[in-house]
Amino acid sequence: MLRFHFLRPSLSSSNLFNLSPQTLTFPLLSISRSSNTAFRSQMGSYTTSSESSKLLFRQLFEKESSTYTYLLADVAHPEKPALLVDPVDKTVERDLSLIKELGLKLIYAMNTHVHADHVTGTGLIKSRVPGVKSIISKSSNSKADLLVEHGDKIYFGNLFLEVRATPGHTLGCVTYVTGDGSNQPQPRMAFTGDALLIRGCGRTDFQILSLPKDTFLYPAHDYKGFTVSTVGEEMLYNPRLSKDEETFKHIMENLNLPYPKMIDVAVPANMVCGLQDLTGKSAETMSS
Ligand SMILES: N[C@@H](CCC(=O)N[C@@H](CSS)C(=O)NCC(=O)O)C(=O)O
Repeated sequence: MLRFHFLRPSLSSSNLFNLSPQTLTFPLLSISRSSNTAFRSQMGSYTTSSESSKLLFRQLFEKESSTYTYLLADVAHPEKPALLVDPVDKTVERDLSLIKELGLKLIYAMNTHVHADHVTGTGLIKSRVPGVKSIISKSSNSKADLLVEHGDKIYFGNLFLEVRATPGHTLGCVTYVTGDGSNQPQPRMAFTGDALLIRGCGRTDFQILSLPKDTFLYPAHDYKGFTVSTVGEEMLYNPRLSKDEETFKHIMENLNLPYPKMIDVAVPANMVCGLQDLTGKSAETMSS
């Protein structure tokens, strides 16, 4: 039986702006490397200190919008449950073929936010793979099967992602962070959407930087060929986030980014998973 559940703390996304970085700091577990299950991704090495979970991880790219889609699965679980973060409509067939080849069971297609530069693949995936649930944040005011909030946990097998509200780029932006625990990947991994890009950002409230310094950062886009960074690296070298607040504001107010080419098509489509609601049901809110 696959399980998903929330541990929903009293924290709500509306009061997150008042939190100090300390409030959101998560201690790094000390682990014995010698007894760990080790597995290697394309970019880094992750370990768990138990045999009960094992992460399969793939970073996938859509070149027209320079979007990264992430595939994660627990391959120690008999059903190999998997999820996709930020799938793009144009690459759905590629992603589903890979999932089939790897023998995974896709259970979630989720977005970090309502994208403005591409149409999400979540609706298309739901039409292709029965049983897949779409996920987006409640604060995005969009439709999906499951609407998540800050502090929620999304389980796939014995692994899980925590939901962190990281508004700024859009009001409903969330970052999905791998769990904290001996059977969860170490170092942790954060899927930041457009809140935090490598050496850039799509506007952020800085909360991501309160994660442990060795947390891997996986953004929704990269326009220069970077694939991954870490919290520590961005704190040192991100030309925007390493500055004081006033300088940061000045930089962001003067970016003069061009109007995203697809925004007028993408935003309305992405408010409904990229397709009209396939089940005819309106979005349900997961409850604890
Ligand atoms: N030219 C692209 C859009 C590029 C862009 O504006 N990217 C966004 C994230 S996707 S909406 C962004 O915030 N970039 C920040 C940065 O510093 O680049 C298009 O037309 O689609």
